[in-house]
This record gives sequence, C-alpha cells and structure tokens, in this order.
Amino acid sequence: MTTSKSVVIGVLALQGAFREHIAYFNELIQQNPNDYADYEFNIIEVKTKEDLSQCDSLVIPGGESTSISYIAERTHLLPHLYEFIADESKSVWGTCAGMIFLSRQLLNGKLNQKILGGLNVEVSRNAFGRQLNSFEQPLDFSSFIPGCTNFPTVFIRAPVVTRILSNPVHSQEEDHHKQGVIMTENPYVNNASVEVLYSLKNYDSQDHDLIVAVKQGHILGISFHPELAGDYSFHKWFIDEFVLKRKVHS
Ligand SMILES: NC(=O)CC[C@H](N)C(=O)O
Repeated sequence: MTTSKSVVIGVLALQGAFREHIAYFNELIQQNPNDYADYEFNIIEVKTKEDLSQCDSLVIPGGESTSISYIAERTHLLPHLYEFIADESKSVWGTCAGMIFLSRQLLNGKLNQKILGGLNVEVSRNAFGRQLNSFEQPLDFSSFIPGCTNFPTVFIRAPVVTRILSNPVHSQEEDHHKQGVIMTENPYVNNASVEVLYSLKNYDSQDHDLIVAVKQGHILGISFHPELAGDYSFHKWFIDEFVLKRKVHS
C-alpha cells in the first residue's frame, strides 16, 4: 500500500476573496485525480498563527490591502507572516491586494499600512486609474504556463509593479522620505532574482509596459484575480510549480 503525502495550502482568510481561492483549489484537485494521486491535499483558511503553522504554502487573496494589513496587525499575525514568507522551503502566492501585501516597498500606502516584504519590488495601488477601475482581458501566459494562451484575467482596482528593487538593499533607492511611501519592517531579504513573468505592453499614453506578474524564488505575485477567471490553469500551475516542488525538495 502506498501512503499519500499530505500537503496543506493555507489561504489567508482575514478579508477578501479567500473562499473563491479555496473553492478553485478543491475543484481543480477533484478534476485532476490522476495528477495528484500521490498527495492528500488540505486547503484551509488561515486566521491564526496555529493555522499558519500547519501550512506548506500560503495564498494571500485580493481584497483590500489596508484592511488585510490592519486585521493582521490587530490579531498579532504579522510577525508570524514575516517569518512564514522568509522560510524558503514554503511557497507563497499573492493575488492583487495579496501582491501589494508581499511587496518590499509601496508607493501609495495608507497611514500605518504594513507590508510583508518578500518580493523585492515597488508596487503602486489602484494603478489603472478611474475609468479602468475594473476590466477583463484574455492574456497569453504560455511563456510560463504551458498551453495557457488565453487566460481570462480580471483586474479590479489592480496594482502594478512599478520597479524592481536591487538586492542588497540600497538605502537611497528606498524613497522612504517621500510621503505615502511604505517600506516593509520585515528584515528578511529574498536573495533569488526577480523574474518578470508578464507585462502589459505599451499600455499607457507614454507606451509604458506595466508589470502584472512576478516571481522571486518561492514567492509569486500577480495583479489580477485568477480565482474569478472561471479557469483553473493558474491555480494548477501554482500547485505544480511552487507547492509541490517546494514540498518535494524540503
Ligand atoms: N482587487 C484588489 O485586490 C484591489 C486591491 C486594492 N486596490 C488595494 O489596495 O488593496
């Protein structure tokens, strides 16, 4: 008899679209029994440090990054989140507000908003302006997700990555003297290199590219909401390329 390996994926359940992520993971695991025959998955809500301590992987959903930060602080979860994302045997995925929460520097944070660090990037919240508060666009992610040529992305008051920060940290680039710029208080610095997975090309009036998906070692950050796409490809790729690779190698 073979015993299956237990894998726990936690979804931070303080605020935002955590139920949708949990449903997507459960459905895709059910629909792909052959791929996951060796594993027993448990997808759990994370609200406390006890929940977090069970997890091999953590997903931080979209929602409102200020609320997620304030609740994490009020419930004393922040130091445990700092520690979790610094553990490179784990995998971490932030979507939309979750990516904001994982950044090392935030251009337009709210007063006392905290960020976890982990991704050596600068992020801007609500970066698409009023008329594009929310939009949907099919994108070709096949350069990193095999066969995923037409993923229905949903952007809702979405952030973008405005800068890749250098490593080690140079204090002069951190702009902490500028009003509204928030820096992480987490001492952890991710030493893997930041890979830009996807940019929207020539996006604004000055033809800038807008970075909407990045990977840095064990951490993934994306600007949009894959748990509203009606397509499990992104969740499957996260399990296959992040969760199981880390789990197997740890
Ligand atoms: N859909 C989202 O997660 C929006 C993010 C939100 N604008 C924030 O700042 O947190």
